[in-house]
Amino acid sequence: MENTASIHVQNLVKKYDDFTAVNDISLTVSAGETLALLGHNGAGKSSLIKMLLGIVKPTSGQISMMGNMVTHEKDRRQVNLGYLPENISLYEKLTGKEVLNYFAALKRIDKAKVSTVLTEFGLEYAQDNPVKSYSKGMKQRLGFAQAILSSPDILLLDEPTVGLDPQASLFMYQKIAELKQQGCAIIVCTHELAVVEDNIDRAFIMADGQHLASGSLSQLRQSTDLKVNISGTEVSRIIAEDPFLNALSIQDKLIISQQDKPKIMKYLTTHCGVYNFLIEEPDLSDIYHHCMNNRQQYAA
Ligand SMILES: Nc1ncnc2c1ncn2[C@@H]1O[C@H](COP(=O)(O)OP(=O)(O)OP(=O)(O)O)[C@@H](O)[C@H]1O
Repeated sequence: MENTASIHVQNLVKKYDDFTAVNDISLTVSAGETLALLGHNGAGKSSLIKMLLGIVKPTSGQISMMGNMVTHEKDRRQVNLGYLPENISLYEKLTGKEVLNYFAALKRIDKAKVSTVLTEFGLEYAQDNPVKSYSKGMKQRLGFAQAILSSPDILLLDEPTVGLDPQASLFMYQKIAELKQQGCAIIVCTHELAVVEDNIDRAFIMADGQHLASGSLSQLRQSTDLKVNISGTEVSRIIAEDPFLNALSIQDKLIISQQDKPKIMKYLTTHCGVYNFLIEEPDLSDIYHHCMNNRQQYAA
């Protein structure tokens, strides 16, 4: 399997006895790209992440990282990979600094990096306090700091912002953007669709272990062909007057397909002289629910 993507997964299957948790999944994530892994509870996301980490052995299929197959543990050890688990359990009695020093020693990273990262993550002031005295947000920052301590080429994040306030969540995604700039390939597993939407390059939606849809937001809009709404006072007036637009409207809104959007926009501006309108595109949440509600069609 020749592929230079940072993460390349091909026809991956995981069966737990007779139950197929991950069913023929193929995906790639390039350097400097962020992919959101989305799916319902039990869709198979964690199983997929655990196979990438080498915690769970695939039933079949292939995984390559940084251009090399990672079938064996020794191959995986060559990969500079960071991981933030969903419920990170840190050593509560240790101080924040001691926790990071521990991980630095484990990964053979210079201790000087620990001070830099503590400052970068705004934890310098609490570095000598035990982790048990940290708030949820501080613990999550520390967990994230641990994951990026080695300046990883690949970063796997499982629910990085769950339970965080909007500012703390923003901070996390700012850090993700910085890592992306540095060429890190990132997979974010999340249920927080509104939060993740503006912070990813592509989404990969799965259900019952299978791939449903994937791509950038614009590609997903095209492939699902969810309707676009166009409204505005002038649009409402024109709808009432124009039999062609009337045919596309529901009350005072034009409801059109993605494919028809350029044509209709041109018609509105050049033929009707309407420039003041509001376009409502389907968001990631609309696309996700559409795929889940029609999963038979998409999994086929
Ligand atoms: N060790 C295991 N043995 C048997 N079944 C398992 C095991 N681990 C996971 N499963 C099953 O595999 C399916 C996928 O689970 P997984 O944890 O990968 O889903 P998920 O998408 O991460 O879910 P969530 O969003 O709830 O974390 C579930 O039905 C789960 O019960």
